[in-house]
Amino acid sequence: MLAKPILLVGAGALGSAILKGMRVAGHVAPQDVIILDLTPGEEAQKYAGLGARLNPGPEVWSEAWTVILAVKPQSWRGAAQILSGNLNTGATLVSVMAGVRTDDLSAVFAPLSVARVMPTTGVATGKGVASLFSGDGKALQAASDLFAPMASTVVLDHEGLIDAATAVSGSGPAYVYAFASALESAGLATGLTPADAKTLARATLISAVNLLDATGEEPEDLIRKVASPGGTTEAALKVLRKEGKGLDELIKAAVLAAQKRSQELG
Ligand SMILES: NC(=O)C1=CN([C@@H]2O[C@H](COP(=O)(O)OP(=O)(O)OC[C@H]3O[C@@H](n4cnc5c(N)ncnc54)[C@H](OP(=O)(O)O)[C@@H]3O)[C@@H](O)[C@H]2O)C=CC1
Ligand SMILES: O=C(O)[C@@H]1CCC=N1
Repeated sequence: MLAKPILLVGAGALGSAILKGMRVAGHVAPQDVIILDLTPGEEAQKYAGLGARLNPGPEVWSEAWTVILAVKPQSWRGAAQILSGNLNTGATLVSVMAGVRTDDLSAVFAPLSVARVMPTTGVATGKGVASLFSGDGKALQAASDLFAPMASTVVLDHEGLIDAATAVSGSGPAYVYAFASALESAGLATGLTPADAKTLARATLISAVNLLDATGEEPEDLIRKVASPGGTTEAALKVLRKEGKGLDELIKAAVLAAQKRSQELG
């Protein structure tokens, strides 16, 4: 059972996605949410209109049994200073920040139990992805109760793997959007109108992903079903999968760069 109320600290891009996801999944009522944000955006305001408490005084923060820390890794110590001494000592802290280690969080927030989660912004639709880690069973359960209704969850065996999950999954949606943007630009180069290039690039991406999901087939098998021998797809794949210089190498280099950055952020 998810312990409520929930205190969300930081309602930016990800915090807002989490708010939307809780609204879509319906497992947390707005009345059970307390939001702290320096410049609350549209979703935080909407939540306030639905009954959430927005930027109340410190006397309210200690009501929360689950605290989500969703500020930038660079600003968490400042946020912690403001929060410290005003939280319920029996609460669970769920950090969604890249890079910031459990030991550092515990050193500041003890005796709160700590879990780390690496979600995607896709939680906003109730269909995100979230990688979970905690050495504390109660905190891991809290993180799972919070995210499982709005994400496919993976429990990681050790904390170091959060950097890997961040590189593959947390940052991953941006790689997909970069591909969508590149396909649209390439469509313009073929002579399509901007409107048609946009529609065809997006709809093709979405329908291909739907098929991957619906069939459960391996990507390589699906590629074989598109690429006729001696056909157009094969011509494109020769460029896309050029030995030593193709998409596989590029994606691997990108993911390793993200993993390294995640390791540095702590
Ligand atoms: N965006 C993503 O896809 C993902 C992000 N993450 C992690 O989530 C965290 C947030 O990222 P993101 O949402 O993109 O960043 P944003 O900058 O969009 O959101 C952070 C929010 O926190 C607010 N904030 C800063 N300090 C405080 C404070 N002391 N008290 C209350 N609110 C505060 C900021 O306000 P202001 O703007 O006024 O400073 C801002 O609205 C990061 O740690 C990131 O690593 C993890 C997975 C995915
Ligand atoms: O770019 C970032 O640092 C954050 C973490 C994963 C996605 N966004």
